[in-house]
Amino acid sequence: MQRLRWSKGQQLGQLHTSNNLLLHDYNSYILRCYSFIHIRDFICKMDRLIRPFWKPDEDRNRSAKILCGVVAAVYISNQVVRKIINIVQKQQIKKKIQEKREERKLSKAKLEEHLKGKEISTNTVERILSLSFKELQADLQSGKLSAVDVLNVYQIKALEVDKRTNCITEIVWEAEETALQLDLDRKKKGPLYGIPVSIKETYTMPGYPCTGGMMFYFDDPVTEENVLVQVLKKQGAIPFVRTNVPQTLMTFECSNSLYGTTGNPYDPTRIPGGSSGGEAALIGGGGSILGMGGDIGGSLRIPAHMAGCCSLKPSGGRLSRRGQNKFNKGETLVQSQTGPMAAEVDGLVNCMRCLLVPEMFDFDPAVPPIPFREEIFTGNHKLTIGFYIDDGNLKAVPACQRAVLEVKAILESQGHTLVPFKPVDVHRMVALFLKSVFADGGKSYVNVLEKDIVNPSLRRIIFAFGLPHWFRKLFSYVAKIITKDQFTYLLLQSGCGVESVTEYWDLAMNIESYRTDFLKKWRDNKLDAVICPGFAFTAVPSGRVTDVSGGVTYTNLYNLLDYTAGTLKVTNVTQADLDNFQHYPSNTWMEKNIKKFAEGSKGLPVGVQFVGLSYQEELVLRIMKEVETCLHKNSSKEKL
Ligand SMILES: CCCCCCCCCCCCCCCCCC(=O)NCCO
Repeated sequence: MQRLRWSKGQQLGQLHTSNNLLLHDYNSYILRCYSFIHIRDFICKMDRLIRPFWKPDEDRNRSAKILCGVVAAVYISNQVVRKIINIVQKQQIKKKIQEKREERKLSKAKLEEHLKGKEISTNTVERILSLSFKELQADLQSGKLSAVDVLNVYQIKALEVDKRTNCITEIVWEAEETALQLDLDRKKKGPLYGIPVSIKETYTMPGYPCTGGMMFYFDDPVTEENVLVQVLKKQGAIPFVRTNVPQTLMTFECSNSLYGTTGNPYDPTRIPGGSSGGEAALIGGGGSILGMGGDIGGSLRIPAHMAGCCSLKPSGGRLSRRGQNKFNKGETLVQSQTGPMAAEVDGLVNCMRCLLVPEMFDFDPAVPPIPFREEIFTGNHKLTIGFYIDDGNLKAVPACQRAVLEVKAILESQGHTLVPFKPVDVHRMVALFLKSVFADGGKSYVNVLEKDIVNPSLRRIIFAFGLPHWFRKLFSYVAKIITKDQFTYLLLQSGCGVESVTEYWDLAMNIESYRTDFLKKWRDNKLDAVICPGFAFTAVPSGRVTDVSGGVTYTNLYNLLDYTAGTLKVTNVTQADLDNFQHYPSNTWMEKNIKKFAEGSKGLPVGVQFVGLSYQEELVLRIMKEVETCLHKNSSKEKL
């Protein structure tokens, strides 16, 4: 590439060896900084083009002015044209979104009409909905209930919950046909025979869009059915609705331009958590008994905590990720895991039991072929369990602290030993986490969102992620001074990702070393498991997630470590919890926001996280089940 020199008497674009290196470097730096290399070439060409029209004695300044004018005009018109194209594209997207919204509305109305025509009595609806997972399973197996009856009842309830929360993205129309077929073929009853199951929008199912809340993926053909959906179907389950997610999946809001905003079933003005927020809203609201989600930073656990259900994030790819992994492309350092969400722990247990079977290991040979280990789940030896209520980044709010302490008391009453535990430096952890999941500096997300209507809750962060790295890094110091939040600083710093393969390898080594340090601490304390807050706070008002994003350290930790982690709803926010906010710190911007958003949060669900080492899914489920039994959740099923 020819170098440019702006000195008088020399032709633009002419290759020469210059001793005016400073000016030369400055020029080339400026040009490179603003991606003007192509414009530079353009100037050279223009210079050659208009040169013949100059009079020899004419002032060179004039030609420079003309050139600058031309360049500016070209640059501005280029920007204007781009803007116009962008506006036109966005208008088209808006139109498409409107059409899709109408289609979805009609589809839901059609199902409602169909169900009305069936004249199912309120009694039947209430009776079926009041059954626990085990009771429902038993009644289906014994033939007391038919798959179609159960499906229709859950469809009725799901539509009702959807009206309040907008949690359903698509109705799975073939569900009724599947149920009828299953009822006809009674001899071949799988263990999940007739259990309706809701599916997160990110799971591929041919015939249904799979977008991750991003219009960019809307027209992607879906040809292969997600492995877990295939196995669930083989076991007799009936996928009946698909549920909403946040745009990009990398936040715990549950809102996107295509499907709109999902509300919390306990208070629709608040978030249900994310990214499996549609699932949680539906299950927490009683419209589904079992669902499937995914989690790279807390997406199964945050919504279970915020919308009042339970979930399990398995470790080590224990469940197949095929047909759910197109959005976190190539992210191998911290991997997205698939897992179940349910109204009760029995739902999680049965789902894991039915998925960890030869069919799944056949469909996806990359999955470790470890069947469900009943002996661990039913084991009754006493355990040593660590607990904490403050992870060292953000102190959990009073309700979340109380929930952990209540679970601690329950476990102690069962003969387990509870010991205080503090995670290894969570700021070190979250820096590694953010660097891994945004290894490209967030570029892939920003590029995809350029062709979309950016969700208002993400605008600020997308803007920040669109800025040059040097500016983001510089700004991180200013942000730290203003907010006093270490997380905000780390999001801007580590969110820049890595610049080279060497840096990526270093990152991998640093993650390994964090894992080693953490395991050492775990072993030193002779732990079998850990309990901790489901999240730093309860559901916040919709649209405010980036004001409190630091809460994610509570869940990110167990993704970075690749440990097993499950969340169980254990209580609801009380007035006493709100009164106790007087002792909650308000030193940083996020702490102040958390305090503000807690107003009016009385009654919201509160979950606790249960953690085990990698491949300890059965142990974690055992502890969750023990706690749930003590909470008498099964006998007094909560109604919303
Ligand atoms: C340009 C990037 C836009 C992303 C928005 C970032 C929002 C705030 C940052 C919070 C840090 C990331 C936390 C991850 C939340 C949970 C995500 C998750 O588990 N998703 C599942 C994906 O399969």
